[in-house]
Amino acid sequence: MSDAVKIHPSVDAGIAPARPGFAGGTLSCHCASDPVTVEVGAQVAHNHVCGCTKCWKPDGSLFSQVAVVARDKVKVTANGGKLKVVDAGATIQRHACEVCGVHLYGRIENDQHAFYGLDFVHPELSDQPGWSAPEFAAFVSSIIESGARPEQMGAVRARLQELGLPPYDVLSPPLMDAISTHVARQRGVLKD
Ligand SMILES: N[C@@H](CCC(=O)N[C@@H](CSCO)C(=O)NCC(=O)O)C(=O)O
Ligand SMILES: [Zn+2]
Ligand SMILES: [Zn+2]
Repeated sequence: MSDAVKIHPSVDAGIAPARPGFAGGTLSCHCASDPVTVEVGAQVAHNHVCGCTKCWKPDGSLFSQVAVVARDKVKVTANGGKLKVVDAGATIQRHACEVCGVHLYGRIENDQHAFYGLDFVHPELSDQPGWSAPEFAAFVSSIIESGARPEQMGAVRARLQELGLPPYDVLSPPLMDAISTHVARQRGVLKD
């Protein structure tokens, strides 16, 4: 077996490409009975692996894999009674199955936020192939907050580079620019 640093099961053995025309699928939690299911009615965008402590990670994984989709394309289709918001005070309200702990979707309720209108979802919860591929790694330094050793970080960043996932300690430059553009418009600094 390769001794490469394990990042996330959906990237460790090579990243599957998106399928042209792919228009969504069904996410299911990990419960063996009465799983919560969520229908995502569109392709996702900005797929990335995230090292933060707040995003749901599969057991033993250093990173989560998370992407965004318009909130009106996200519908709970079964067993929604098992969903609970993990932290109602967080910017992203993550709706998790209270039995297995999997996060089905994360929603931004603050309509002033740059990403309002987008939900965060984990494409790995679907068995349909064709989702947009992960493009970068976010909140890489944050894995230390979940127990990764600081001296491991060089190897982690090198592996991410090797996989074609440029590592950032917050979000990618285009997403950071989008956030600051939104703030500058709200403040009247940018007028167009
Ligand atoms: N070091 C912290 C970072 C947590 C954090 O800010 N996470 C980001 C990214 S989540 C998806 O990319 C975020 O936007 N959080 C808003 C929220 O969670 O509500 C840690 O690791 O906990
Ligand atoms: Zn569950
Ligand atoms: Zn995260």
